[in-house]
Amino acid sequence: MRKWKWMRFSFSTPDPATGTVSLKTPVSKLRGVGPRVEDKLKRLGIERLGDMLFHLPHRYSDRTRLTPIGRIEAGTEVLIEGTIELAQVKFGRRRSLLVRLSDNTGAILLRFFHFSKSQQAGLEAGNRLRCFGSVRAGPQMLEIIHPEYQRLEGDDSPPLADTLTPIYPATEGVNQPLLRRIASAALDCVTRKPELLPDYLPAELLQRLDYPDLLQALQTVHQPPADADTAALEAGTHPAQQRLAFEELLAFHLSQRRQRHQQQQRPAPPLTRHSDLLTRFFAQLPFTPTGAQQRVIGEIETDLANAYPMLRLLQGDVGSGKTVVAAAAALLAIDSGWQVAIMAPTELLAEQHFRNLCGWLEALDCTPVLLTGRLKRADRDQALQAIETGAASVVIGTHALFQETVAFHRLGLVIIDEQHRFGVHQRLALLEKGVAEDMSPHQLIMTATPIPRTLAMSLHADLDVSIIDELPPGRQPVNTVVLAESRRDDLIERISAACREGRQVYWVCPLIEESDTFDYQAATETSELLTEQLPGVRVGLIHGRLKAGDKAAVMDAFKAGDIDLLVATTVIEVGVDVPNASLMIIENAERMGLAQLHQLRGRVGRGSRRSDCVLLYRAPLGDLARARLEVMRTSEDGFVIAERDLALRGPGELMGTRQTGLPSLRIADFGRDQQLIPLLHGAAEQLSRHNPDKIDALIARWQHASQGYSQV
Ligand SMILES: Nc1ncnc2c1ncn2[C@@H]1O[C@H](COP(=O)(O)OP(=O)(O)OP(=O)(O)O)[C@@H](O)[C@H]1O
Repeated sequence: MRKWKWMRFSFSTPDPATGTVSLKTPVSKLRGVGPRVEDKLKRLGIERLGDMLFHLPHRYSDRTRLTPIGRIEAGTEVLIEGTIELAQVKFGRRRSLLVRLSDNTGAILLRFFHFSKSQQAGLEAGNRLRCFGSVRAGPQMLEIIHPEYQRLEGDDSPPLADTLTPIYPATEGVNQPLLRRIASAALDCVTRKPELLPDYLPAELLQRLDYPDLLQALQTVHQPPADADTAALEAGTHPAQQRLAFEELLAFHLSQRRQRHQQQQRPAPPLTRHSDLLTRFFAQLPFTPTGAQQRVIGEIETDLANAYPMLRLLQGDVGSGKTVVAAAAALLAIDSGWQVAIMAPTELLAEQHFRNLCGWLEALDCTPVLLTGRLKRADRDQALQAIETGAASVVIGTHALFQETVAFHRLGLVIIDEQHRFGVHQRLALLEKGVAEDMSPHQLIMTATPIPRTLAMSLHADLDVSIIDELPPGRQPVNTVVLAESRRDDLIERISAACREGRQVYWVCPLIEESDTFDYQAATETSELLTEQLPGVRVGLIHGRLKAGDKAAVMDAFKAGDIDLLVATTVIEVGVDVPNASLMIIENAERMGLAQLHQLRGRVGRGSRRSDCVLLYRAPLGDLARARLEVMRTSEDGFVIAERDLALRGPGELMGTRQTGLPSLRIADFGRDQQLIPLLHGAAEQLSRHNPDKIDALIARWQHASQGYSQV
């Protein structure tokens, strides 16, 4: 952690009395947010006052007890005090400052990847420190990466709070104390001008559910009062949090209703078979579609023949073969003379779809066009022209598809893969491109993680749902084992043997701390360590910080078999299809959501080879974590896992656990907040009847909150 000089650093807020403050006021107006911090905050999506208000703590830490260093365990958060025995800078690919701190019970390593000269000077041997952070098992001993700390003598910083302290999603150069101060400054603004946060929820509803008003809710969440219900806050079930979650879910539900309503106001082009295109497509596939694939294609074909827009959710477990279904839907549009846009959440996935579809469609004289952010200018212009003239019948891309410069000739069908990764307004922007001839395109939304049908229906306002509930034949089950991290050495032997047999391996590194920076640093270190431990094995590395081109190059090398062991952060979670990869190791599996583990594990077992997945955990394992890993060990069925996941979640689960298979909401958690979902329909009706004018404002607020106040 960089150490800030608090005393010289008074945060003040713009004066709301002048009337110039709004939720769109740039955060740089808050004193203490200079250009450098402003830039870093941007990476967290915080550019305006409103962004900071809705940048909520994703958990809280309890800093009331000191732990003797000798009793520290990996995987826990601790407050410790000790004396610096040794401080040294380690040089290498990444310079780091290592500080060994001890008390009379033991020693621990503090590791800093970023540090200033003055910080280094304050961390000399002999100094006494109080630190807070989460402990992990380092290569030599237990360690804390970037702890919050203060010197016990001669330090003018405020004491590390001894109460419930909010922990925010953070990034390199933006530490927790800084975020707490900016949050406080932002709250100050709205407290002095509460009309900035009008309440759109019906008063009767607030009363019935005993929810606080919006301002109070935000105050409680950012700055829990001394008498707050600690357990509820930690579990995310405090009325303040529930109110925010409910409002967000309601906004999502209302926007779906509105979208459906608007869409159905316009006709859609009936898309039907005009030639034998689809028959030829099936004939040239190297496999026969499963019964489930055929049934779902039938459901889609029926919908597409209508003169009003389809709005269908296609759920299929990992590896169930959704791409073939998408291709068949696309061909129905092409056969009727309309264009298709396929939107994927990442360039990696867009390119994979592109390659697959090229393979299938070229023989049918349809050449798909790829449109991603990293096309060269000339290629991009060419693609744009083909889209505009209609020469491109299938366009595959990322969010680049809905930029203003993209104009479709006749867009008749929009297919969205992993829709939860896109915001609602991004989806609408793409649909707006389909108003050719005053028609609305049909829409097919594909998601890999099954969610219970009833949940999907109430959330998505009665969307039609198709389910592929059968895997292609010949798939070998994935043998899943749960292993303590202390048995890592056995694993090295196993990887070595697997690579000798020509198998390819994924090693997935965990999410560390609050920051993506540490993620990729940990992944880099792991790949270095594994390269050392596995001579002769070709190790590759992929993480979110790589440029799109570099990522694709690594994936291509892995696909081509030029890499044996791919060390990855969770970027490979969705969609990557390398059938020869048949062993996966997932580190710190106990910290990941089941949906995410299921997605990850779905990367193996895609070929005809027996596959294995090793879930590594760091002891000690709590009861809930044990039960969750047991679900993974004993089930491979995404629906079963999703149901058990919802059942197992509950108080005690960290807030903000990542969800997949559901729209990305900022606050609500479908597991924790599922009891709110049945209330949505009634609340939406009530608003429509009594306060229809508030609906747009409510939707806009949450679009702002999730997309950023400078974006929408
Ligand atoms: N009916 C089938 N028979 C045999 N193989 C199939 C069949 N359908 C699809 N496949 C193959 O199975 C693999 C997985 O298909 P696909 O990538 O479409 O799955 P998916 O549902 O998109 O999975 P994920 O969500 O994990 O990406 C591909 O290699 C695909 O060619």
